Amino acid sequence: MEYTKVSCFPEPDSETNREILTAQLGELGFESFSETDDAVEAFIPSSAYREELLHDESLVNNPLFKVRFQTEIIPDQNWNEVWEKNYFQPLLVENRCLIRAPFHKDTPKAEYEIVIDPRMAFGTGNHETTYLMISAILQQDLQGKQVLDMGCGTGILGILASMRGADMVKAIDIDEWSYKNTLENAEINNVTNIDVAQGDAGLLGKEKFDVIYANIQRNILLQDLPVYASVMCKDAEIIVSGFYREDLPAISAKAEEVGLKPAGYEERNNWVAARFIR
Ligand SMILES: C[S@@+](CC[C@H](N)C(=O)[O-])C[C@H]1O[C@@H](n2cnc3c(N)ncnc32)[C@H](O)[C@@H]1O
Repeated sequence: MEYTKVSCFPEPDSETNREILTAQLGELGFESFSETDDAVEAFIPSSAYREELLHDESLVNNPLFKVRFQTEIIPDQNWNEVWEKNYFQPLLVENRCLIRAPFHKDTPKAEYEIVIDPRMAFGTGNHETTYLMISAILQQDLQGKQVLDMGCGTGILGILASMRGADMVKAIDIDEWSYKNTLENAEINNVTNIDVAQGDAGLLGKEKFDVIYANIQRNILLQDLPVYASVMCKDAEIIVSGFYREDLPAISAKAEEVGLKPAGYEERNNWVAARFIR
């Protein structure tokens, strides 16, 4: 399928404005999104694209920001090539975990090798937060643990947890594309102990977990941390990411309010992954 890519440059550019913009573009029928330093890139099948979409009230009359657009046709034939060239380079984390796409050849050998067919779902290791989460997972002892990967995206974190000895992984994502992509990536990597579901914190309640990963975003974490904490066994740990350094006090305050103790954090380009223990 041929896609139209619309690069959207919000002014002022902030995480909140990007989130609002992405939500509004989603309402208008854009199917998937990626981010660059100065733009949100939104993709829509060319058959569904009309220029009027960019004149929609919600975009042009937004009180919080102005937005400038640049469109580009992405031809049908080579989504893999587009990803390969623009977004997804093989990545070696901590010299231990290689993340590559099926189309990457001649990659270095590593202790863990995860093959991810990203298909527009978030999580190839190239984003700071995924990188931070992977680094944290590489330091954990996961033998025999029950793991929850909340907001699984490509499933990369749950897949690594399984490779590192987790007994069982539950992976949940609100987005259908991510749900399907996690199933595919689990299969590609011969990981058979991941139970994947589409939904949100509303799916939780029955099972308890020893380890939770939630690389989502500030507002969802603030909203859902009480539920995550309620499904943690005693001494279980949760690693949260998807927010900036300046949001850490709010996240920590919410975590402590629901009975979690701070256990350190790592930072990369102002993005944070923070650990809490129950
Ligand atoms: C930043 S990505 C993280 C993907 C992957 N876990 C990683 O670390 O690379 C966040 C994911 O959370 C999902 N998500 C957003 N809101 C959610 C919610 N309320 N519950 C579950 N998943 C959610 C998104 O669809 C997206 O795939």
